[in-house]
Amino acid sequence: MASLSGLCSSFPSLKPNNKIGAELSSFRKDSLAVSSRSNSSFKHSVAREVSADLSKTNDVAGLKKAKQGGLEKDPKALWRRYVDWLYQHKELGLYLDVSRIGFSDEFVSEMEPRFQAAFKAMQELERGAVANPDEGRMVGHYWLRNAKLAPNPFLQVQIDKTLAAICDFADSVISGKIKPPSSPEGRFTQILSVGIGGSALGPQFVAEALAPDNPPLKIRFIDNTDPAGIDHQIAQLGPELASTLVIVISKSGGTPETRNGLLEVQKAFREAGLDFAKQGVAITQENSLLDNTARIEGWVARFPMFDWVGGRTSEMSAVGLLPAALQGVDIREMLVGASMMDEATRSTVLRKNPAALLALCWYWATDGIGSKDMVVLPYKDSLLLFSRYLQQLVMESLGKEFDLDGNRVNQGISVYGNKGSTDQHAYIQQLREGVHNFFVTFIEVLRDRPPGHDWELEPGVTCGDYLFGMLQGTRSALYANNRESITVTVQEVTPRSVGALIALYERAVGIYASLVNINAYHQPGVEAGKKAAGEVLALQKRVLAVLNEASCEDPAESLTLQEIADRCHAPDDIEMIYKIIEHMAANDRALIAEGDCGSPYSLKVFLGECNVDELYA
Ligand SMILES: O=P(O)(O)OC[C@H]1O[C@H](O)[C@H](O)[C@@H](O)[C@@H]1O
Repeated sequence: MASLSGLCSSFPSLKPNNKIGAELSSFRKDSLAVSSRSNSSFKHSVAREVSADLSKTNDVAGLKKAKQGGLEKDPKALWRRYVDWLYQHKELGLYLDVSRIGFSDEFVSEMEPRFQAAFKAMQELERGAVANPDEGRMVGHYWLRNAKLAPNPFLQVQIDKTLAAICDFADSVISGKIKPPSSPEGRFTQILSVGIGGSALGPQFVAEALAPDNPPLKIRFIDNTDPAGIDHQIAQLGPELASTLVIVISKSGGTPETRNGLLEVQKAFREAGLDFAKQGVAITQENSLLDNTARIEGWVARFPMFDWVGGRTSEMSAVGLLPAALQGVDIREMLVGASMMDEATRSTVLRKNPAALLALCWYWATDGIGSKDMVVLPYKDSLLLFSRYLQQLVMESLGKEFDLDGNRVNQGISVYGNKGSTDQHAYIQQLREGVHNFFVTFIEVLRDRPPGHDWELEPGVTCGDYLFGMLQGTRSALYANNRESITVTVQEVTPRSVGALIALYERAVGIYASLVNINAYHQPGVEAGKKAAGEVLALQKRVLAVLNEASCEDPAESLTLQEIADRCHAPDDIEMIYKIIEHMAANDRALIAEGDCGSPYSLKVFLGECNVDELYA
């Protein structure tokens, strides 16, 4: 293996690694500028400042002009750029390399006023401003990792008490002090989490990243209203259903998919002769439908969610902390990592603020209008779900139709990715040579295996060396073809580094949202989908009523689709009515006529008689 000095000689100005350390550390003193916390006004007025500024700097053409210069390719200049812009949080061991994003110095200085406005808005947010104006809510996920920041003693107490309750409950379950009424193991061995969106993605990411090989309780998820998926999870539990703690998570307490999952699981408990209440835990807003159900039915425990914590930023609330603690994850370390990163991302000096640096790169790479996708590539199996987690955090925060001033902007940044080097064998071909509609974020984990477990599969080379080489090789190959990338480096995957990563991206999304003047903390578009789903179900009920009536009148009579649509008073919904009947027929949903009139009316037969081709023959 080439000696380190040999490696260093390729960079003429560097000596062996103590020099590298000195070189790198000399430029990045970690003295954080204590930002003067001016009593700036509401976020809205700050937003107006920003939006007033938009005309000057939201000039995509200007960005494009700056990009015409192409990317720096001289190795010495690139190394200098790497050193100049490398962000290091030495205590966390987290580094951020933005050198392979081609922003110009002019762009950085042009954006400075908007960053200062964003920092101001963020300070207001942390002080308890209504930073989610569309829902009239504060935004307080940062307070979860440092309760003293919360704007009043009541909230501070709530945060501290909830954390203590989570730790106590998890300890009691793991120790067997709290146990199921009738289980062969005499203790809880499984967690079945029922929740969706932010009530699932964070817990799923953290379970994949941090759960030990043999956790005290093994977690599985029902995060959809797919009957087969629910059946699969319950079947896999088998008799261990008796040793399963069911955690039902829903901030609103009314999400249909979660409610359906709960009802299906409660049915399974009944069929197994088990008392669900003795194994049920609810995590939801106080007095929500779910909270009241859990209270009235006497479930084992209930933990609060706060209206000032959004689903996609709830991993540091009971939503993420309870499942993690039950798996033996050190949740206080997660909170420490997040808190340390929060402190770093309060800096008002762009180069000292890793979240601001990310936002700068996102704006440059996507022209501030989401013109390119964010491909997230952790080169570590345990971080596989990080991109799915970021899909919600980034896209549900930034994917907005209107900005804070009511302009239609259709903002957003699309996120996808799985893990490296696996994805190199799937779609990196297109990234390297195909349509240039993305930038990559590599997540690098320096520690390959726990100490003492390394093994050379060939002289001087380990599996981890290959993984390292694949990451670096892909980064270089993409950059050689003018594909930009960011690299976030952590020493290893630990509760602290995972907490820091979550906090880094939560803040980056918030800062970026200020740069593009949108509310990152509501999700109006989701309501539209929920409403439309409700309308389909309402139409289905009308179709059933019409078919039941028909089968009562004359079981032999078959109605045409148009006749059904007309009887449903929904002549324009003929296609949806066809699809409703198609779905019901595929599930052998025979119609049982109301009361005792008529015989069961088989939709299969009905569907056979309304073949689309015949309808329009
Ligand atoms: O936690 P719940 O209230 O059940 O909401 C679950 C999810 O529902 C919607 O999709 C929201 O857009 C998400 O932000 C939320 O995480």
